[in-house]
Amino acid sequence: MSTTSEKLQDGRGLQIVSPKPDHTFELDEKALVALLDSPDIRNRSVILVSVAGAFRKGKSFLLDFFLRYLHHTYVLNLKDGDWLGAEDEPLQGFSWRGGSERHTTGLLLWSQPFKATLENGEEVAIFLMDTQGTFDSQSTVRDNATVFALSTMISSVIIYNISQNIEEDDLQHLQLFTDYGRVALEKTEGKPFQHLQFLVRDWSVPYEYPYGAEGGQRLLEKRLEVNENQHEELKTLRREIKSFFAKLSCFLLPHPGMKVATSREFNGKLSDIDAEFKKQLKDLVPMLLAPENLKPKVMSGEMLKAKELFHYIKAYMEVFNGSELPVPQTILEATAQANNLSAVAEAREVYETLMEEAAGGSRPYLQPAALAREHRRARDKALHSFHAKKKMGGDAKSEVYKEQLIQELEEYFERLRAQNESKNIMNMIGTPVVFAAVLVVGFVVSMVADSVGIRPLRLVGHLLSLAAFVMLSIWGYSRFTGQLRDISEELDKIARTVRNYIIQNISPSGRLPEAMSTEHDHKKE
Ligand SMILES: Nc1nc2c(ncn2[C@@H]2O[C@H](COP(=O)(O)OP(=O)(O)OP(=O)(O)O)[C@@H](O)[C@H]2O)c(=O)[nH]1
Ligand SMILES: [Mg+2]
Repeated sequence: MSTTSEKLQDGRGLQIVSPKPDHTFELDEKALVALLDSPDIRNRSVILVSVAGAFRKGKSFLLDFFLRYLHHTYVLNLKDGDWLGAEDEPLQGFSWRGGSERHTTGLLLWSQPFKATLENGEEVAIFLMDTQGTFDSQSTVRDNATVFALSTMISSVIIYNISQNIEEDDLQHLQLFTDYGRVALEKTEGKPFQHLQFLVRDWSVPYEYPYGAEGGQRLLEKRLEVNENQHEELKTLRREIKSFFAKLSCFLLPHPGMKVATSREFNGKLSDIDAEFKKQLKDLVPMLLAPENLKPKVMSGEMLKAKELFHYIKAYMEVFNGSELPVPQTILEATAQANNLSAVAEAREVYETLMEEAAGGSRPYLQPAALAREHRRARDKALHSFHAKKKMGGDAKSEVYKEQLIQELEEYFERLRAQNESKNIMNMIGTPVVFAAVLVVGFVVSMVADSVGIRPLRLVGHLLSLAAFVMLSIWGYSRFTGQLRDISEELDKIARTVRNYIIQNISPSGRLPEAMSTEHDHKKE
């Protein structure tokens, strides 16, 4: 009779999602459709078990024992409990290896789903999924969050594979990644995800909490306990994790022995693995995969069929590869961003306060040069306030925020400048005064020319008066009716040009007459 491994060689880890160099992920739609839409699978309810967590912690290795159990139980239909295999058989299935460099990338589904019928008659297909380890040196936080979140979203059970203990950072990463999945899901009623199975590898204090599910459950309860004395941050973390999953459980697995962990020659054969590890595996695997323990994947209250799973994965991949999701950040990045944003807000306030004092809505008109001086002074003070505030993330990061601040201040200044201009009496009454003056001058010129008999000059005077009268009438019409606004703006420009010409060439001081300006005496200058 052939060994379990030989039978398993018919199947392989099918790469359905691959990371691309630009840190997006590519879905192999063809492979996925071929797997999920095959005639004997497509109408079965999905059981999808995946293992996720940090890289190099024995995820793929563990899944290969799952494969042995599934093959024994659902292909060979044996219920003798003797599924671990022969003592000298190499461990095969999902590719695993020793060493310190990452191995699995993207997401892989076992190419041969296992068919089973539940006690209630429900026909199911069991899928195993191997995932890219988090926190290798090539993946960004977003990559890690994408792999973890996508696995969580499509799995009926996600195994969170952690090493030695449940530490606070394990919980923080879990919160970050699953929250990313929750945001991607958008709307859900009740808890967004199904079953999270913590799996603590190399558990070394069985005298405190014994190996297995019961010790694990006690450890998990201890770690997720919320009490009054805890800091709000710790409480929120725990409440959120509990609110994300319909079921939380934990299993403590012992160290598999030094050959497994340190030998280059180790090929997975049982004889090299510690007895206690094998004993606990025999509890863990049926606990997740025995017929009576299988729970189909539920989406929007309905059991998910294999043919439908494809559409979910495709839709989720589009969300993760799109630009609508917030980009999950490292703690340093998030802190640096918060520091810089608050420094920008403070600096902006400094600027606004100073400029409101100088040229705010209730202040009189200020000459443009004086306003620009006020702007420079307030901007320098604001930038000084920005630099003085302590910020994490270094100069390169704060430079970006400084540029953003400067731009915001310039925009604010532009608004103030427009407001200031509207306060200039000359602007309000300048145009009719100029045209009326031109009309009068034209009239006087024509009178004088008439009396001394210079006919061409008389004509010029008349034309000047007539033109001024027409322009004044159009301008007045536009102002009262609100029509012909483009023309009235052009007339304002002409009047301004004439006014400036007079001020520069005819007025003895080259300045506006006092009565025409309300520039206030600027004491701070
Ligand atoms: N200490 C320890 N080592 C283990 C355990 N299980 C497997 N290993 C060893 O860990 C190494 C990595 O195993 P893999 O299954 O390839 O690890 P992985 O988590 O899939 O790694 P990546 O694919 O890189 O994310 C192998 O040398 C295994 O022999 C365990 O429970 N404890
Ligand atoms: Mg792996």
